[in-house]
Amino acid sequence: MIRLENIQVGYGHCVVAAFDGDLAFAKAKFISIIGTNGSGKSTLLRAMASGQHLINGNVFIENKNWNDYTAVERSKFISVVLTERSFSHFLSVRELLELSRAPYTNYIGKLAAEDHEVINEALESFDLKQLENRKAGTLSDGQLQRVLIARAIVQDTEYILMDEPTSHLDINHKADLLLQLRDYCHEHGKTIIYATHEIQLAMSLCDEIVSIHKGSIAHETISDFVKSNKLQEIFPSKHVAFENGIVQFKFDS
Ligand SMILES: Nc1ncnc2c1ncn2[C@@H]1O[C@H](COP(=O)(O)OP(=O)(O)OP(=O)(O)O)[C@@H](O)[C@H]1O
Repeated sequence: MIRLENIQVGYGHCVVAAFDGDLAFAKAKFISIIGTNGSGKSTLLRAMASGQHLINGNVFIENKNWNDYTAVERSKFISVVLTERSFSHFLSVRELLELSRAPYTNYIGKLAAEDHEVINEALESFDLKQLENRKAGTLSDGQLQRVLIARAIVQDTEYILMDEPTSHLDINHKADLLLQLRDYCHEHGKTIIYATHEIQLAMSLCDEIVSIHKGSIAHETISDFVKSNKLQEIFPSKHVAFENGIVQFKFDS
């Protein structure tokens, strides 16, 4: 379990978002983080991933303070899919996935048969087989997004944190991929926590939701959140209405 205790996240002394008490994320859950632009979704994800931007409070993984884990231990617990293109663009797709098996390889980094099997499965299930020899730097934004998600799955961690993982995907790939990730969580006992602006997909597919509004973080099941009718308050607009978590656009013709 990831437990955040009395956290305040932000920059310097400026708190962007906070929660008094314990925020706990159990195993086998598909969880979205929502909020308006600049509300603190990415900042919260970074605080969970590395303690970066954690102004106050503590992050515990399996009841042990995150600061007390070694780098290798950390890389077996949490993988991260961020929005930056922070990797070598000259690596092929397969090589990128191979590197993410590093926590499990021996001291010379030699991949075992099991590692190749995990990589082949990911290439297959994320529809990347035909791209495996392409240099990462030559991929479209949407193709790259699928590669980076596959890379996190190959890392095989208990928790995966993702920042807007479907922002570059077409509507088919968005729906397929989110469904695939939800099933992955439930079938493998893993937890994915992802920031998103895809409210309706989050309402339809997630087990739980973290919402950030006016600096306060809340954590609820999707059904409690939908019943509470908070969406209208979080996203006030005369052109957008929410009915049971379904987004409706209203424009005068
Ligand atoms: N490096 C930084 N230094 C100072 N303030 C920052 C920095 N990065 C982000 N911020 C500010 O922190 C706040 C939260 O930013 P964050 O990126 O976490 O929001 P977000 O909810 O992920 O937004 P979006 O939906 O637009 O991606 C914003 O007001 C932003 O301007």
